[in-house]
Amino acid sequence: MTMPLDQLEVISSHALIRALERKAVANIPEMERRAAARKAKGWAAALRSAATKGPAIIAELKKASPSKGLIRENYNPVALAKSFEAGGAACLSVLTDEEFFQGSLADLIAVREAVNIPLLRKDFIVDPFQILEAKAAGADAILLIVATHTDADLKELHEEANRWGLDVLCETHTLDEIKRAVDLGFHTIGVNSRDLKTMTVHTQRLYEMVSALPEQVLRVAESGIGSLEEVEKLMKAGYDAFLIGEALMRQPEPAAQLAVLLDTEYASEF
Ligand SMILES: O=C(O)c1ccccc1NCC(=O)[C@H](O)[C@H](O)COP(=O)(O)O
Repeated sequence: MTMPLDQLEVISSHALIRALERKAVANIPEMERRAAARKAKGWAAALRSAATKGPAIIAELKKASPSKGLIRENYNPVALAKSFEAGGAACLSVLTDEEFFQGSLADLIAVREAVNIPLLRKDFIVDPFQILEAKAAGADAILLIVATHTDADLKELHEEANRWGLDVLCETHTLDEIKRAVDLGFHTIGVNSRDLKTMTVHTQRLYEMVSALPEQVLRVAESGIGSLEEVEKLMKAGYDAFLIGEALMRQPEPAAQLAVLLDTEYASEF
């Protein structure tokens, strides 16, 4: 499959169209009632706490991706979520984009009912309505990708997330984006090593960029991480947490691979 020049632009514009379609038929007062009725769990706090004991892993539920197509045929988000929780993941990331990642909001709702650990709604957030959706569906955090937004948009979406008590993982790809994220006051900043034009992962970028993240920020390394050795090297370099999808999803027993990355015993329960 040939990739368009900037895949992020394509995905984000589809995300906006779909969000506006859902918003047009949504019962907003009812969603606001549901969103207000639940208290978000501390997603960033769970990562900080896990990071004092070992690698803080955000296990990502990812059925497919634009760069790899179908990653996991036998995709049961609830069973995966339960096994990751039992296996020591600090938090989960649940893909809700339907068109490019074959995820859904229904997955997020089902996972919320099945586990207690905090959940990130992993999607391309381009409209405040998606933040309300995230809270109402059971998320504790949302992703904001700096490359997709102006500073004014980021500020507005950050405030909307705060209004609903949600944490934000602010994702960057360049030193300039890190500066913008820091200046805008984000507390949890991810560095994604996946080049959004070529979709290639450049792990070296994680090492090159970590020193630009201030001490007080929770530093998250994202994409292409698959071995305990890499996790340990990234921890030494200064990262607090690790967002890992494909390396888990490709395994017949994803929780066994999580145990490898956490350097713990694997006890199969599911
Ligand atoms: O994964 C993709 O192909 C992708 C393409 C375009 C935009 C975003 C994409 N991935 C989102 C992510 O950030 C990853 O799912 C996450 O960092 C986990 O990465 P991995 O461990 O490599 O699955």
